[in-house]
Amino acid sequence: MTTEELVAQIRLKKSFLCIGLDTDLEKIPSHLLKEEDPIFEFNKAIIDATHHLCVAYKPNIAFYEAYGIKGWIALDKTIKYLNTNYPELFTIADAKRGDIGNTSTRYAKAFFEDMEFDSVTIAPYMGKDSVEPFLAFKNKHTILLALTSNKGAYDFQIKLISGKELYKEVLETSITYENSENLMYVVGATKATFLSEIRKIIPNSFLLVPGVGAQGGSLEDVYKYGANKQIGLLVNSSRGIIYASKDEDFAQKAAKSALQLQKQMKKLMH
Ligand SMILES: O=c1ccn([C@@H]2O[C@H](COP(=O)(O)O)[C@@H](O)[C@H]2O)c(=O)[nH]1
Repeated sequence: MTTEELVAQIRLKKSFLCIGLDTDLEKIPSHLLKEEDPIFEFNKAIIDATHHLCVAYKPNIAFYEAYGIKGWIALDKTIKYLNTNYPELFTIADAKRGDIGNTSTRYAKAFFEDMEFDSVTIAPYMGKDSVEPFLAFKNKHTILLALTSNKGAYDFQIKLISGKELYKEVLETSITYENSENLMYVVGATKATFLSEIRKIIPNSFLLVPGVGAQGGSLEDVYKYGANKQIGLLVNSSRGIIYASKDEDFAQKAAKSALQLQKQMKKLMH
């Protein structure tokens, strides 16, 4: 998907919501456990109930890897279901990969070619040759971890390296990479006040912003400090939406929770 198509969806739906498919067998409604593939059935019901309210879905790969081959099959069915039935939606493999170039190319092929995700999250720590193999894919997006939502972000990302915060170094260096127009960045909603500084370095890039809902980040602050002319934001909520209910009405309750966020987004976009 191109960035222009993503922006068009945001304007059309008046939403910059990304729904996180962090599907956990211990949290999904018990009546689904009798299904042959409970993870996929859960995802399918959530997607069918919420697709009109969001512009992106983000399965976190850890939740699928945790179930071995069954998890990978459920993930594969989920991405195929999305690409077949809702091709207008942006898809994010939240995998946080990155390795020596040779290996990064294999990761890129897995997520972009085999599974046909639109984007994948990447850790920047191994540098240029670990990131550029992902950037080589046309109309695919590499979402680099810049300033994450967790407390541990303060261990390294905010630390001064030769007088500059490490996350700023990540941003400034990454924009010099080949095909850097294919970069997006992760910035946690819990770090919303940093967004004005971040926008000085990457005014036009899209940001994936997790951390509203369960982690307590403020949607209003994210928009105030982070929105640009194209909106430029994908705000993610996972647990706050998909686990709104454990009962038979889980999908409707998820839609209700997604609608609340979409309404707030619509208001902010005006
Ligand atoms: O900085 C980061 C990067 C990724 N995540 C992921 O986003 C979701 C958040 O889930 P919630 O339930 O809405 O808290 C999850 O998959 C994280 O691994 C993040 O939270 N922060």
